[in-house]
Amino acid sequence: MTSTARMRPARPADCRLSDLVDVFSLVSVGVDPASTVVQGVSVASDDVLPGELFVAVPGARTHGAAHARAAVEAGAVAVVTDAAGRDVLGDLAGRVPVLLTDEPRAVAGLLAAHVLDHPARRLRTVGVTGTNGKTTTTYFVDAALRAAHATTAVLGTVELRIGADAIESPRTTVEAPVLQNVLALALERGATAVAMEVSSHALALHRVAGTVFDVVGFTNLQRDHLDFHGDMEGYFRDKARLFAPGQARRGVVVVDDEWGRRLAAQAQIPVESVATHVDDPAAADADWAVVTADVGLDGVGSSFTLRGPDGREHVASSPLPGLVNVSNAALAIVLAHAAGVALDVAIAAVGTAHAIPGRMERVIERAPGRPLGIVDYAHTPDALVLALGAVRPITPGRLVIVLGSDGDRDRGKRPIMGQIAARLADVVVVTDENPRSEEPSSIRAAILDGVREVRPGLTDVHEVEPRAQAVRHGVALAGEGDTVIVTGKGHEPTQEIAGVFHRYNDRDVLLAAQAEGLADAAPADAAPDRLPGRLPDPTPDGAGRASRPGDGGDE
Ligand SMILES: CC(=O)N[C@H]1[C@@H](OP(=O)(O)OP(=O)(O)OC[C@H]2O[C@@H](n3ccc(=O)[nH]c3=O)[C@H](O)[C@@H]2O)O[C@H](CO)[C@@H](O)[C@@H]1O[C@H](C)C(=O)N[C@@H](C)C(=O)N[C@H](CCC(=O)O)C(=O)O
Ligand SMILES: Nc1ncnc2c1ncn2[C@@H]1O[C@H](COP(=O)(O)OP(=O)(O)OP(=O)(O)O)[C@@H](O)[C@H]1O
Repeated sequence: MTSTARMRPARPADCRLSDLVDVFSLVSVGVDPASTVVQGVSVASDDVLPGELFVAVPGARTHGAAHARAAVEAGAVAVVTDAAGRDVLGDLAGRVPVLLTDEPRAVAGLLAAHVLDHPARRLRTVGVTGTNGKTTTTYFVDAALRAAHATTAVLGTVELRIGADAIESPRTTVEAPVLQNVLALALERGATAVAMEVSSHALALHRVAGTVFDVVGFTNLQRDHLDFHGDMEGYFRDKARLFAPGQARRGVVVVDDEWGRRLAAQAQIPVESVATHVDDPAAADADWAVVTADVGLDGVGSSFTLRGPDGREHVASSPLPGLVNVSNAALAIVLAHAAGVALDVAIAAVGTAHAIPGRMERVIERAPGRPLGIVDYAHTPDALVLALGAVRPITPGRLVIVLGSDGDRDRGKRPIMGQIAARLADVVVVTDENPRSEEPSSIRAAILDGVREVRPGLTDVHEVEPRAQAVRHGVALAGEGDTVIVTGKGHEPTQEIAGVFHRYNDRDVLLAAQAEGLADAAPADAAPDRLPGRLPDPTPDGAGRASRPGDGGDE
């Protein structure tokens, strides 16, 4: 099941519309709201259920008011919108109550929380924001919460999970009324604690309005989503909204970067700081600090020592490889502790947390004649550096990366991703990620521009599409001792091409490639630059064009 429609409490709410008018100072311009009862809230006409209130918000593509008629036909009993929306409603105000507010988007979550009797108040809630590490940290926090609560919920990019039941998540942080529905459903199912990811989009678009978190965490701020936030200052401002009294009671901030230090200094809620880089001067002033870290060479995890505010040192561990996961684990331990989990319980639970889909996920285990195959969600330059840095020490042979970059998103990072791949991996297979409305070949070309800056001759560089073929190609090029890391899509169940979502998952494709025995099909010593099927070289000296196996019919 992929729809959030079923993520609603079984017992519908029962709230008088006139209460909402009073509490939120709504201005009634349609049918008298006095006798209307509201059973839920929705901002999407195709998601609305009979008896619900439809909140018509102005959007980037359309005004929700243009879809209010469809919402009413689906059973919506009233409409909340703004003045611009009212102009679009036409004669609808003669059929149902219509209520005006200046900022319907800001009020949607508050309305839903009120209608559902504030589910977040009856749950222990932890929210995690930051450019990278939200998913990982949230799962680590969930592991710790599960050690102290019989039933928990975990909400984010990968899934919306309550206890053992999960559905695919449409986005990192769902729309405000959906979140309130999920929290109410979690309560109904006996959950007592929730860990969730809070994206910067969610903060800018009020998706967590109606939830005051018990504890919120910040991982880091790195270049991403500048298409939406404009610049790093705007991105930071949106993230910082989570650390405000109306949104959270207390915070835990990783102060490894300048943004974390600024956030810890300016937050208007009590904040505990965590320094996770050993020997970082910031550690001296931090409440919590990682003072030793041993990144195990087995590639499975790391152990570290966490110094607490009282000066005591605690031996802890991360079940995922790389220093970034020491950072995520340290943050998760402090978050869970701040949320009421005993420190030793949190440390033990985080250290044994299960694999997280698409996060440094070991899909093919290294074995005689077989490479290690990993799927990782790294899709920003910094994340890519860290992911490759974590994999290099556990790769006795060659490191093969299969990567692309998203369409309709930050274009500036494409050549940077190419440079990093060329610098830190031995073999680079450039392919498509989610091209969306863009021409896929132009995205690949931008990545290859970056690759070319590091490797002008494009040695061991391949351009392969479609993505599944690229993954197979990467596996075919790798042998015993090598590692194939497929980055960028992680757990994602689909690939978006020209507005169509195709079922696609890197893990499944990687497993299938291994099963198909493609590794055996390639000569054991097949160096990529010796594969047939290279395109004509564009440069006079014959350098600068990636090999394209698909075109050459060698596969
Ligand atoms: C910037 C952003 O998040 N936009 C999302 C938002 O767009 P919008 O509010 O501008 O909506 P719109 O399409 O103009 O429609 C306006 C209103 O009319 C409603 N409507 C529209 C059409 C219709 O038939 N019926 C209807 O009721 C919509 O539900 C909406 O309430 O609401 C739309 C409908 O739900 C989403 O499709 C759209 O997601 C866009 C496509 C998106 O990609 N969002 C991403 C960037 C996002 O939110 N990402 C973050 C994580 C990022 C990260 O950290 O990696 C996330 O939290 O997932
Ligand atoms: N603390 C961290 N600092 C930097 N990079 C990290 C960190 N944790 C994880 N990463 C890298 O970023 C990738 C994404 O990790 P994760 O999914 O946990 O982050 P996220 O914030 O949920 O990402 P998104 O918002 O894009 O879903 C990982 O695959 C890993 O390579």
